[in-house]
Amino acid sequence: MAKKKTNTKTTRKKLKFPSLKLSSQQNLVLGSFLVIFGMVLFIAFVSFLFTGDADQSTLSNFASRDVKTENWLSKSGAWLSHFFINQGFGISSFIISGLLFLSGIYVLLSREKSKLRKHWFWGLLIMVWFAVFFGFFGNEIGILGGVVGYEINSYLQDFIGKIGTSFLLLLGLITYLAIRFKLTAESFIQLFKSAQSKIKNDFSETDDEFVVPIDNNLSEEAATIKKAFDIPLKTKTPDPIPINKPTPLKVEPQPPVEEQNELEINIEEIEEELSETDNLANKLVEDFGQFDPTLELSHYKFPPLDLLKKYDSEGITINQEELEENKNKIVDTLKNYNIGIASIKATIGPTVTLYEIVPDAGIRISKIKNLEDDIALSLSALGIRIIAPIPGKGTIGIEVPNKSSTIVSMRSVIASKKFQTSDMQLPIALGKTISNETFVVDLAKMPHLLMAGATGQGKSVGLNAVLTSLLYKKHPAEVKFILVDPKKVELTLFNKIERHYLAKLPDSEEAIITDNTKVINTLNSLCIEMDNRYELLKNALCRNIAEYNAKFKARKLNPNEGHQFLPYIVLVVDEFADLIMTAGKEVETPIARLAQLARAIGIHLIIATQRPSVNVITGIIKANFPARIAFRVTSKIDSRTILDGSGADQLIGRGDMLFTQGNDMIRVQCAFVDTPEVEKITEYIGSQKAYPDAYLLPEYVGEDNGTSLDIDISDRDKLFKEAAIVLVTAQQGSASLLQRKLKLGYNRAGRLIDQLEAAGIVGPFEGSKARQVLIQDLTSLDTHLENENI
Ligand SMILES: Nc1ncnc2c1ncn2[C@@H]1O[C@H](COP(=O)(O)OP(=O)(O)OP(=O)(O)O)[C@@H](O)[C@H]1O
Repeated sequence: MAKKKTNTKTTRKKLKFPSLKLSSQQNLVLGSFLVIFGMVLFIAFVSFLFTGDADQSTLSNFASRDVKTENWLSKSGAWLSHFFINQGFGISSFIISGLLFLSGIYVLLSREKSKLRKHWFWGLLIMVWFAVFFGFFGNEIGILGGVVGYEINSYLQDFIGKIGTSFLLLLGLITYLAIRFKLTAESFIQLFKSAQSKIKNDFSETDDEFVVPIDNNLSEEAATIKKAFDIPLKTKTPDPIPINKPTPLKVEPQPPVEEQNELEINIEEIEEELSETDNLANKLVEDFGQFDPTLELSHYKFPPLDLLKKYDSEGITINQEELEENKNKIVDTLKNYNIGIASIKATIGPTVTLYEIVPDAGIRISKIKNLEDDIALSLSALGIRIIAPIPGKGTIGIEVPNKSSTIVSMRSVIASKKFQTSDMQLPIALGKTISNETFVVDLAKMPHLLMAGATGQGKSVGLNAVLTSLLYKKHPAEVKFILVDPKKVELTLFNKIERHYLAKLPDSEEAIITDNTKVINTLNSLCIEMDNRYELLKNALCRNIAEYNAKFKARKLNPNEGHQFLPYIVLVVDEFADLIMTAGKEVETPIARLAQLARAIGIHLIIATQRPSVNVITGIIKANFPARIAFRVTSKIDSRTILDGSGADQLIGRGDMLFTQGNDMIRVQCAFVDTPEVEKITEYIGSQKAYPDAYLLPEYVGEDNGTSLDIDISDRDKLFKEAAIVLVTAQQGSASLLQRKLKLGYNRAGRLIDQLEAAGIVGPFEGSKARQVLIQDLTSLDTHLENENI
């Protein structure tokens, strides 16, 4: 529902004409129809001008075949013309025929429709204006203005009179010219001036033809003679030519300098050259629309907000007494150490209040920083943190926990505008900051997240908040989770959404991995998926998954070449320390590889651990996890291991956390999501139509349980017999059939086919064709295998 709301908002914003996607054939038919209809109307209208009066009496008898009309298009022409011209807009109805003709041309040539919309808009406005304009002069209904022109005019004249109507028409004309041709008052003046000077020039040119050039030095007699000749010729200008004055110099009017600057540049639009594939892709998009990855589950409904709980203790309440008391204590404590305060300001957050102080000039910051414990003592509160100075603010911050903290509900952060309208790729609503703002981050940008904190401080709730955020924002086609949960209880709720949102190894039963040995296979399989994705990106000439998916949606990538829409994969590992203890290097290597390389291809890791000791979070892991969340830890050393700085030891627990993405540390109260809430969400999603299976990762066969290509019977894959049955039943020797039926990866299916060939069950490789199956039915297969002593 949450998603829906945003959708309606965006559609409301971009209200557009419905864009029908027509095939080329449909375009041809529709375009021709419009062109022909436009021409028919034009001919009917022209004919109406001559035959309209004569046909007037025949209109009432449209159905009768005996009645003859003179219109060139017979009765239909007479009727259409009467409808548009007499009953409609008068002679400006010609515009309609023009617009229809133009629309036909646009459809035929598949030209951009936005220009056509503009033509229709202006065309219809002009038509109405002309109808009113012509109606203004005719005092009865005539073909000039039609009924519309007449009626609008009489309405206007009743209210604003003839003069008012004429001004209104003038205003309409000016508005049109101003908007359509971008005319300004200056351009009007310019127009007027150039017209004036043109007239002047014309006159002076005419004068030149007839007037004898007069020189200043002419004698008086000559001037008198000139005058005598001149008078009868000078009919145009009333003033006699001033004889003594010099002949006016003809100067071409120069446009003023500033007007030159206003000259508009017409930038010619250059059409991009399209390659062959672009043309094909455009055609495919035109015919079928963009590829929609959500189509298979098009009826999927996002979980509604109502599934999340509202809490009574939500919303900040300001306790004036507490604020005053804390302020006095801070001021007094600092005074005891001779530190004066210029100003103090409080920002109340959900669990802590930030007091920002500006110390008097000349006070050393380190002095205040050293007083951390003294201030904590005087305030008698745990979890006081001093930030000296607050980056970018020039103040010193003292964070003091509130006596009664408020719960930040998941509902409030999910419902926030910031989360709902975010256009991040993987938005996560983590909670609220100290200034009570919803804190939303993009997992895709992090690109991996390390979460640590002592037991019972809110890690599991934090993980659930991350997963819930993604469930509220991303369609099952867009994101897949791999969940590793050695504790076996924390993430089991997500089992219900296995076929919607989870990814797993082809031959594993459970999607949520609780067995540490299986984690190794999954991580290695994820590395193969990563390599495969890089290969796809390389072939598609894309730098990251977003570009790749955009290209795929635009149908520029051919699915027959292995391209497919790639969902984001989020790997969540709870209790990472436990994993490192049991599997050690075998886990660390693929994790480090993924952390280093997987960012561009949409695989993101979230690892959570209780014990952030250096042998768990090794240097190589830390280096690749710049985004970290620290819940409360017990020692400064632990805080340093997670955050490369202290602070996490001063948190108050229960979801109080510090978030860093490499630079600043932000204190956030984590959103609280309870197990029953998660259960409701997963149930809601799980009850809807799902994909046939979880998202299958590539097959990975570990070194010890791997099968070789050796034809030795004892070394055959344990699915050998099942594979043989599948192929013999289907009578088709294809590896992809095995992949589908037995849920195998490509490599294992390929190996099985080789073994089946060696056992004489399928024939040799035949290029693009499926291999021949050499055994006819299941009975023969049994005998064949018995003969082989299996
Ligand atoms: N954001 C929060 N707001 C309010 N209370 C919280 C929040 N997060 C955790 N808590 C409280 O802390 C308790 C323990 O949290 P959680 O189970 O997440 O701890 P944990 O760190 O996962 O512990 P463990 O490592 O033992 O699994 C919760 O039951 C809850 O009462």
